[in-house]
Amino acid sequence: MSRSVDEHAREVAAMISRAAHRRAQDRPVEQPVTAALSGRLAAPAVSRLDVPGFDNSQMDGFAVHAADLARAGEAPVALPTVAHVVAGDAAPPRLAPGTVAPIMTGAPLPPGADAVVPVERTRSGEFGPVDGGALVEFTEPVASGTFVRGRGTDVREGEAVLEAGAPLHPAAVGALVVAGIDTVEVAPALRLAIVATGAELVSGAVPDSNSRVLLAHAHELGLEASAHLVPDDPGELEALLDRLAPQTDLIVTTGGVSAGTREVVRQVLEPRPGAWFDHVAVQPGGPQGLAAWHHDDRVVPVVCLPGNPVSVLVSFELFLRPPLARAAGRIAQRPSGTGPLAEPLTSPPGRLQVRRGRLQPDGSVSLVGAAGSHLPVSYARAELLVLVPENVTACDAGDTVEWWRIA
Ligand SMILES: Nc1nc2c(c(=O)[nH]1)N[C@H]1C(S)=C(S)[C@@H](COP(=O)(O)OP(=O)(O)OC[C@H]3O[C@@H](n4cnc5c(N)ncnc54)[C@H](O)[C@@H]3O)O[C@H]1N2
Ligand code: MOO
Repeated sequence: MSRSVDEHAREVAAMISRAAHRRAQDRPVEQPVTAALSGRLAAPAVSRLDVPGFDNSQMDGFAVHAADLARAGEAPVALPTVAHVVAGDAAPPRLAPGTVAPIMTGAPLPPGADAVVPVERTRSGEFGPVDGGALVEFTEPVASGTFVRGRGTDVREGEAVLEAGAPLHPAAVGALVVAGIDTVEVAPALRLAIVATGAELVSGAVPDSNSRVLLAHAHELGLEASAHLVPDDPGELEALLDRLAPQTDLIVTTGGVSAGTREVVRQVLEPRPGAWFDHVAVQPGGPQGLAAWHHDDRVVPVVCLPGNPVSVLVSFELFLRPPLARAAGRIAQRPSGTGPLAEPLTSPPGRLQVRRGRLQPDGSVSLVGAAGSHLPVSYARAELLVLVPENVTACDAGDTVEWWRIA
């Protein structure tokens, strides 16, 4: 009995979540904010500043005492200007009642002023001379606080900008910089070890592309990763797993899990307690395995992917990418959608079929390459994974399919 895609995804996610939780107990890494572009905060990041740091104008216009314009709706009120204030100016002098200051967006609000009137809402719609001594006519009252960005309205000095566990995405980096924070404590990233297996890879008869694919995915998620290669020799694989275990949180193998005479991953791991090797109801990526490698006091989860290059790519998207992205503080879900197929297809019964496709300008989904799991070039030319549910064995052109955007 094969296992469903959802059940396998849940099992893998649970293993990775446990590994991430355990890794998070390790000592945090202090990093300059500008280098902390992935992962999660290990401790709250406390603001060193009020943000904004001072009351300032939201508009190009005139800083006013709102009370001076209380009757401007009845008849225009003309008020004299003082010298203008621009962004970057030091704190301006107090604004005397009955005067207004030309002020630019982001400039500090003169003490005493409590509102800003945008230049286009004055009678002339223009600034006129900006060094003071001009008269500006106002035709509407303004409420106190209008277009004023108050000091500390985003965050206060001493308040947490982001809590422990917050993902370090681009907006987080911006928030930390604006709050005057130079370095942050980052939860240590998961350390992956990728193990490719197969005599044909060691001899060079077949290039080991799977390791490169998995390394690139890991690096894109900001995870630490190393790649290793072993022949179909159980002793060599066991020795490698022993060497990796002390400094690894998750091992991902490729190859050696199907029904042949040299399935080194299965041979070594299937007899271990708690190991699971079977088929998942998906094509490609059917043969899968899960195990744990015990070494001294460490137990390292092992996710075993099949060897075919497209099976590795699809398995990564279905089972590994979502929980790894979550652990790394990245968006776990690929953008997805539905569209009509541009051409018919057939699909094996009882299995989710994952095809490669492209989105056409009219929103329809065309297929790229055939269904085979030995076509990594077709995969790289595609921008979508096209998901055909397990209860569907044939689709016509025009039938609606779900897609995930992968590029
Ligand atoms: N009798 C059966 N045979 C097969 C079954 C089955 O159920 N019964 N399943 C097929 C499916 S589906 C898949 S997928 C593969 C999985 O096989 P393995 O995981 O044992 O992978 P290998 O035999 O080691 O390699 C398969 C294929 O992929 C190439 N390969 C392997 N590693 C890499 C790498 N790192 N980089 C690039 N290419 C790699 C390898 O040379 C083989 O061509 O089993 C089917 N057979
Ligand atoms: O499932 Mo295999 O992964 O079809 O090629």
